[in-house]
Amino acid sequence: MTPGARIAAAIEILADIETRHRPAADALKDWGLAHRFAGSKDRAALATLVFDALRCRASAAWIVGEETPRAIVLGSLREMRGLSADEIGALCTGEGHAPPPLSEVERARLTEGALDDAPDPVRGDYPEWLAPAFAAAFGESAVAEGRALAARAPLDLRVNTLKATREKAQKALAHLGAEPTPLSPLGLRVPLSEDGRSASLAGEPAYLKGLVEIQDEGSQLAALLAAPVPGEQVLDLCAGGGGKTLALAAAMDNRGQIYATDREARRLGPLYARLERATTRNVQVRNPRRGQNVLADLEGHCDLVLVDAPCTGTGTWRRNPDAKWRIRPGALEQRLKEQDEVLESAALYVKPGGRLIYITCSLLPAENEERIAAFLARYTDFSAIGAEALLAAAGLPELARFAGPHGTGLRLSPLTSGTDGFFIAGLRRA
Ligand SMILES: C[S@@+](CC[C@H](N)C(=O)[O-])C[C@H]1O[C@@H](n2cnc3c(N)ncnc32)[C@H](O)[C@@H]1O
Repeated sequence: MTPGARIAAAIEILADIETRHRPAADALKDWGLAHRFAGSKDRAALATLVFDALRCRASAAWIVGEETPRAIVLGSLREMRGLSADEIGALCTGEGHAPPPLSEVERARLTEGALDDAPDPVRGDYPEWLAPAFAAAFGESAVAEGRALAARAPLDLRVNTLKATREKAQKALAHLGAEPTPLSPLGLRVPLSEDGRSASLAGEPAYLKGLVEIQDEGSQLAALLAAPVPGEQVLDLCAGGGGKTLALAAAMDNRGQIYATDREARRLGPLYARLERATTRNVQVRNPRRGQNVLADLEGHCDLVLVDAPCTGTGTWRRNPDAKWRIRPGALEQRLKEQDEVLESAALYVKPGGRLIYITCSLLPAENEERIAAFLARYTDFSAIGAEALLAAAGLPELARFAGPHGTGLRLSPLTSGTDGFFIAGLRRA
């Protein structure tokens, strides 16, 4: 495909996403099935074009002065790639499969369009209805935080200390340019290619042999802050695909016991192969069974209960840019309810003196500090573990600057920590 044909295809795919309200990944997959002539390089380039357009959907449309898929893709070429109007015009020749040439208005806007007078949600590329929540969360940094969430994310890996040191894993992945991450002692960061593509690990021996797992640095830090001690009894209540479970198991050096469960059995599916690849031996998967309480024996039994709660995922917009435009107020309400429920259920399994660690990949105070405050108001036998104490237990005192500004817990974000957005709070039962 020519570069122009790729842009035309990206406009077509974005139109599909917008008119049929479907996830970007599904629209890209369907396009690939319907256009089998397109090779893997074309498909990867198209995915980057579409995701880039979604990252800066609001600002790109503002620049061009229209909300059409064409305007958004053209505007994103300027916003994300720094292309000039002439360079964009050279791609839109109208010949072959390239998009029709730029109109005079489009050319003028791509030359002169600016965001100076745009409202904050446009400048920060977040949904307008979330503007009050962003303002409450970040104050004057709301736009800057939004822009950082609209950037591309690097590929982060966690070194599996059951199998390798960071030095050994870095050596094995040196050809990908892997470098230690600045905050997590276990992290390696693989830079994106110039056109925004992530390296594939599918054929990498270091990955296939379990030396590394794909895990954002923020997620690594969240698991480290749970500070599991080898030998402890740990319940990972929202284990899902097991990103945190695997990190906890390695931190415990395969000693003690982790019980991994989830409300939805199908979400636990990928965990089995991952546990095997990582040579994890201290994890028992407790699959939910209808009408049966598979955790009855753990009531009041656990030193640590990890709640990696269901949330809106506002912190992961760098990796899922279509999610920010798909989320609706009703979904937020639903998540708040689920968060209260899951915290309530977690409390049951914490033994006296034990800890409950609450994690979200959201940056909205309603899902974070406010849920913890609501829980503490109801459960008077629990108290907050201060950020300093959490960091001391994890051996990460240098992260004190990430103590959250709205109450208990720590907050990470692309702007402040260069990671996905995370909230981590610790509670102790009397
Ligand atoms: C953020 S995801 C977990 C991600 C996972 N821990 C990881 O690190 O890969 C949240 C999970 O919580 C599960 N969940 C939601 N409500 C729950 C509940 N009441 N009890 C247990 N799991 C629940 C969801 O099915 C989902 O898999």
